[in-house]
Formats: sequence, C-alpha cells, structure tokens
Amino acid sequence: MQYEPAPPTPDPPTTRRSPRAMLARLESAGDRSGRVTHTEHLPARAARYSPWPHRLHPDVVAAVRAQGVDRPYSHQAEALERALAGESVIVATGTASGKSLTYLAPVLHALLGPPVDGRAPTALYLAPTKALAADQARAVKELAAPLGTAVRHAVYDGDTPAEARAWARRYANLLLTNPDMLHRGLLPGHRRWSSFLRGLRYVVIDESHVYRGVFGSHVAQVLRRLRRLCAHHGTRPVFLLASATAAEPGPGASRLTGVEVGAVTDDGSPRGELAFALWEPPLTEAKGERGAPVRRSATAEAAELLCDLVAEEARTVAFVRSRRAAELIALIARERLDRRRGEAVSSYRGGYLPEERRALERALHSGELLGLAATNALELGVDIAGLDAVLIAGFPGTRASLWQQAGRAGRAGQGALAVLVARDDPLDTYLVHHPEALFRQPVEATVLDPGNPYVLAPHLCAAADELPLTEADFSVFDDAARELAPKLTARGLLRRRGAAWYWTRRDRPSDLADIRGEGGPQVQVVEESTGRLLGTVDTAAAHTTVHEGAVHLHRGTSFVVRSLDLGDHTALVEAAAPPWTTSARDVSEIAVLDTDLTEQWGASRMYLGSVEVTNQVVSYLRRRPVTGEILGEIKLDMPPRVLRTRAVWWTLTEDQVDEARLTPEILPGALHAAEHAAIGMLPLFATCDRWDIGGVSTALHPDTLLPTIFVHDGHPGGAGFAERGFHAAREWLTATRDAIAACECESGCPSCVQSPKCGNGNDPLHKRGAVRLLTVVLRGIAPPP
Ligand SMILES: Nc1ncnc2c1ncn2[C@@H]1O[C@H](COP(=O)(O)OP(=O)(O)OP(=O)(O)O)[C@@H](O)[C@H]1O
Repeated sequence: MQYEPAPPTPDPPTTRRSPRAMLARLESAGDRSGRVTHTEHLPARAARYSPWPHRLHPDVVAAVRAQGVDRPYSHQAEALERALAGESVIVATGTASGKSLTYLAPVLHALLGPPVDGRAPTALYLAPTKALAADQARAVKELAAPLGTAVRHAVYDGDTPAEARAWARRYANLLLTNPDMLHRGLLPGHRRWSSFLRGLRYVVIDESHVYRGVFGSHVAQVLRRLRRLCAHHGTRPVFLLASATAAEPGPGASRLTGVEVGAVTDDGSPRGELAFALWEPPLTEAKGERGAPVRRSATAEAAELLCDLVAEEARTVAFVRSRRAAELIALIARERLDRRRGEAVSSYRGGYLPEERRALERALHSGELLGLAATNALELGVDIAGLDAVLIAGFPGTRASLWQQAGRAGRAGQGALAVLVARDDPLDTYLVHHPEALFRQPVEATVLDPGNPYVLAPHLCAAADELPLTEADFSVFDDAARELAPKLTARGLLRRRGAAWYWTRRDRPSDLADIRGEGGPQVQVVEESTGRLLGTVDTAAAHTTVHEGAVHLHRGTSFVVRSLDLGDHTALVEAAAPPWTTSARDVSEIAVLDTDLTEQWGASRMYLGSVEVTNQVVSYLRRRPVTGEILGEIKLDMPPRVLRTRAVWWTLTEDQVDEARLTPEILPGALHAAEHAAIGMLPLFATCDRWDIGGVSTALHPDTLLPTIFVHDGHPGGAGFAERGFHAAREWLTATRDAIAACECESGCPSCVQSPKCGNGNDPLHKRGAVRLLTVVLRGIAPPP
C-alpha cells in the first residue's frame, strides 16, 4: 500500500512553544538534517459536552463543580449514565481525558445513598501501583470534602500500619488498594471484611490496560476470587474500568473481570495540536560486532534533544526503555547543561525508594524540574499532563503505550511536540520508515489468558482456602479449573472431601502465586562500604543486570557490582565510574514438551506448543558508552535457569534448504538471522516487546530432526505472544523478510538481523541467507483470501 502523508496544515503563528517551531529548531541545530523521517500533524480538537445525568446526586454534581469541572464531556456523561444504571463499563479514552470522574462520581453517588437491605454501601478502588492509589486518595479527599463524613476513604496497602488497617476494616466505605493486597490480605481475610464486602456496590479498576500478559491473567483470577466471595456475602458489584485507548476494550475488560462490560470510547475531551515526529539517529564512525555499522544510540540522541529542549525552558519528559537509559540521559544532560538547568533535569525509574519518587513528582509539578528521563514507572497514574514535549527513546512495545506516552504532551490551548527516537533495531528502524504502521493502525487489544494453568493453579488453591471449592465454582474461574482440581489434589495441594476441595496445608496458598512475575524476592542493591540500600532489582533481571562486574547506575552515580548472592538476594556495589557500560551474554537450549497446533506450509511446518528453555548467563561485554563499541568480554559463572513456556516454531526440509541455496556453512547463520529478525518484529503483531520473548535456532534440532527456528514466550506457562505469532504467521514473517531485505547494510546490522541480547555475540549471522530462507518458507503459504 502506498502511504499518503496527511496534507500539511498552514503554519500557526510562531510562538516559542509552537510544536513546529520546536521541531524545526531541533532539526536545524548542528548537523541533524535528514534525521526526521516523518512528521504527523494531529490537529487540535474542540471539547464536546453533555448535561449531567438527572439521576446523579446533586451533592456530587456540586462537589465536582467545586473542583472547576462545570459540565461533563460527552464520553463522561455516557459512562456516568451507564454506571448509574448498574452496567459495568470501561472508559478507554485518551490521556488526561477525565476518566477519574467517570468512576468517582458513581462511587460517591452510591456512598451518599441509603443502605440497601440493611447493607451500608461501599466501594473498592484498585490501582496497579501503590503510588497511584495514594494519588487517588488525595483526589478523593479534595473532591469529597464538601460531602462530610458520608465518604470515609482509606488506603490499604503493604505500607499501611496495623491500626490504620483496623480503622479501614471497621469504618472505611471507600477502600483504595491494589490487586496484590486483595490477593494477600483482603480475600484470604474476607471474614473480617464481611461488612465491607456485603455492601460492595462498585469495583473500580484504574489503568486497566496494565493488566495484560501474565500479570493480567493473575489479576483476572484475583478478580474472579473477589466475585466469588462477593456472591458468598450476597453482593454483585458493578465494575468500572478506566483504560488508555485499546482495541476491543469491551471484550478485553470482560475477559479481565469475567463479567459483561460495555465500552465508552468516543472521546469528547479537547486536545491541543500535536506534532509527532519520527527520528532516526545517524550512523556513527564506530564498528559493532563483526564490523557492522552502528547507529548512534537512541539514549544518546534523546539526551541531546532533551538538553536542547530544556535549554529553551520547554518542560520535557524523555521516556526510555531501561533503568540504565534513564540514568544515562540524566547524567549526560547534567554534563552538557549549565549548572542551573542541569539541576532541573533528573531521572525517574522503578527501584527508587518511594520517598525519592514522590519528591521528583512534586518537583516536576512545581516546575522546579524541567526535564525528566523516565522509565514507564512514570507512565502510570502520576499526573504529568501538560508537558511541552515528550521524547520517546525507543518504540515502547505497543502503539497503545506510544500514544499513552505521547499524550502526556500538550497544555490546554497550546500545541506540543512528541518525538519517537528510533533505537538501532529492526522494529524501530522499520517503524520510522513505515509511519503507516504507527499512524494508520489501531492500537492493540490487551492480551491475557486467565486459563493459563500456571496462573490458574495457585489461585484455585487460594480460592479453596477462602471457601471450599465446589463444582459450581469452576465456571467462575475457567473451564480449565475442572481438569486442574484433581491434578492439584494428586500433587497434595488440595484435598477432596465429599463434593468439595479444601486447602489443608499449613502454609499460605497466596504464597504460591507470584502475581507480578517477579520470579521470587527482589534482589537488594546495597552499597558495600556504607550498607546503604540503593534500590531493588527483580530476580529475573538480576542475572543480567547486577552480575559481578556489572556497571549499575543510580540517580546519576555509577557503581560497579562487587558480588551477587542469589541465595541471599543481595548485590553488593561500590561507587566507581569505569569508562564502559556492561551487557550480559547468555545461551539457551530448547526442548519440545507438547505440540498443540500445527499447520503445513508447503514443505515447511509451523507449530505451536509447550517447550522447556534452559538459559544461562555466561559472560558480559564491556562497551563504550554512546557508541556501543565493544571493549572486551568477561566470563561469568552463573547457575542455569529453566523456563517451561509456550513457543511457535517452524521447520524447513532438506529440499527447501537447497532451494534457498543454504550451504552447510551458511545455514546456521541464516536461521539465526531469521530468528533475530522474527523476534524483533513479533511485537508488531503480539502485544509484547522484544524482551518478553526469546528464540533459539538450530540447523538440526533433536526433537524435529530438521533445521528449526523457535520463538518463545519469556514467562512461565506462556503469555499468549507465541500464540499470536502462530496465528499471524503470514503477516509476521512477511514483515520480517521485508525488514531484512529493505535494510541498506551489507551483511547484517542492529537495524535488521543483529540482536542486542544475543547470547552468541551475533555470530554466525547470514543476512541474505535469511531473506532467501524466509522467501522459501513464505512461498509455501496460501496467499490471503
Ligand atoms: N468535564 C471536564 N471539563 C473540564 N476539565 C475536566 C473535565 N473532566 C476532567 N477534567 C480535568 O481534566 C484533567 C484530567 O483528568 P483525569 O486525571 O481524570 O484524566 P484521566 O483520563 O484519568 O488521565 P490519565 O490518562 O492520566 O489516567 C483533570 O485536571 C480534571 O480536573
């Protein structure tokens, strides 16, 4: 399809913060021409309003008006009508479109109402993070102030002291918490919460798009446990969800909650003009692995752009993909800017202590901070709308996330600038040269699979502990529960007595489910000489990020890891600033456990099934910052990790290998290159990013006895990504082949077939062989109907 850019609109009068002027200035500085590959202009949009629903309590209307909101936007009014009528709804509209009102107003309305059947009304608010629940508590406090003691809210999370918990149980009618606390506290202790649960009218699920993949599947099961206990206590709460824009929000929300959920998507809020530029950093002089050309890193480029914007007093957030990048950008900005402006730039990421994060949020609000380099820890719930510019260093994995981040830019009545800075990898390179893939495609649906047995099993155990489990409960959880209960009984986890299953062990079943998939306790990063706790890293990431010798950045200071004790969950670090960064190398083997689906593609065969992946970190590379040039490789002695998960794989026959002219010397490199590029492109078709999936390729696999390429989910039990790949295989592998073929490099580079996380140092790789291999495989598929 030929891509037609949107027709240019006439230039607005140049003001200091006109997005076009900002972009023109960024482009013209130094030698930056040609780096903008496309600019999309999204015109301003006027607000659409509707009247307040008649049935909404006048005191609630007055309280909202007192906050400066005179009339609801059209989507707010629609959501309010439906929520007040008792329909579960999801509001999936743009960033800062006023979603909070759509759940707060019905909740306050219910709390002001009389008891029903002698039950005083209550409501539950769930946020994915503690910070967001705390933020909402502040908003509720202000909004409900004119309503006196009718609204008694309480935050209930891991930091809530015992006496405050007791108060919450006895008096609160609006509880602000998170799925983890439901899972570990409220549901197991439901008898103590019975008066709260008996009155439960609304369950609010804020930022519901976050509940995707394995985490989403866990939360879906936690919500099923909640619904089952509510039924036991005689209630059927209405679910109110707020989400970033997502495809098919209604079905997604229904899958998450297990109840029928209607969707409100027609956004009536106003929007300023947005200029959205796609930006490709230039090639550098440096040579990468196997002499490949290397582009300037997105991090270095974004750091430079951030400096330029901050120097012009433009309030800017640079969203980055890794904690390290957030630190690096802040570091570079402080070096490049004068002292006053340098101090107005900071980093923000998960793993900081909560009080540090709160202080940074306040500073950004007050304008004391002008620039922030942030991971997606900032994306959620922190009210940072109203920025002049947003830089996105690396495609954030989904279009939904991209818009969520870009939507932070824009002040009332003024335009804003968003810039996606491409990383040197196949997907980002493809996207900055195919703007239609970003701007002419709908955002993704949220993928989750509540029937994943790895997820379901621990929740069935927890449910059995909360109330004995009966046949009738299976339909609440998932049909898979019917087969799972006897298996759990055989494993000694459940015990059957009569028609019910019980948890009779002494330990707590909630400990069986690691709902955030952190893979065990967090590893604490401790400064050796002082004993100071710098932050935490989850276990899975610890192998690759805080191994011995790793360079670890924290708030702009560089540390080197002296030792990592996985048994003790501690990494000891010391302040040091070597002139390199580090990246871990690992190796993987894969075994087929089960095949669920297969499809014949001419002579090739495509499979979906369960696999066991054994992975071991074996060494790390030292790289020069900015250019990424490799300075050396150091061996490591780390334990292997085993992952049982889902994979998509395909095989080639001897004849196909001959047809693609893949000699024995070329074949391993062609397979390996096709695997890398396929991993790089899958995020375009499955809601995941490259770090959520892995791959293995081999010229002769012991299970298939043929040359085989595997792409697997990175989570125990799978997360639905490989499955998406299987079902979208034609489009996926076609885009993969096209991306490799279109790359200008001679024999493979990070923009096409080199992978930043390759365990074999990107060796061997055969770029042209990969194109021929994929062409032969694709020839076997019937063209689309
Ligand atoms: N009908 C309205 N008229 C004018 N301003 C409004 C209206 N509704 C909400 N607002 C204002 O819009 C801002 C954003 O609202 P809110 O935080 O609820 O958005 P959101 O969609 O929940 O944001 P996020 O995308 O961050 O979750 C707030 O300052 C709020 O007061």
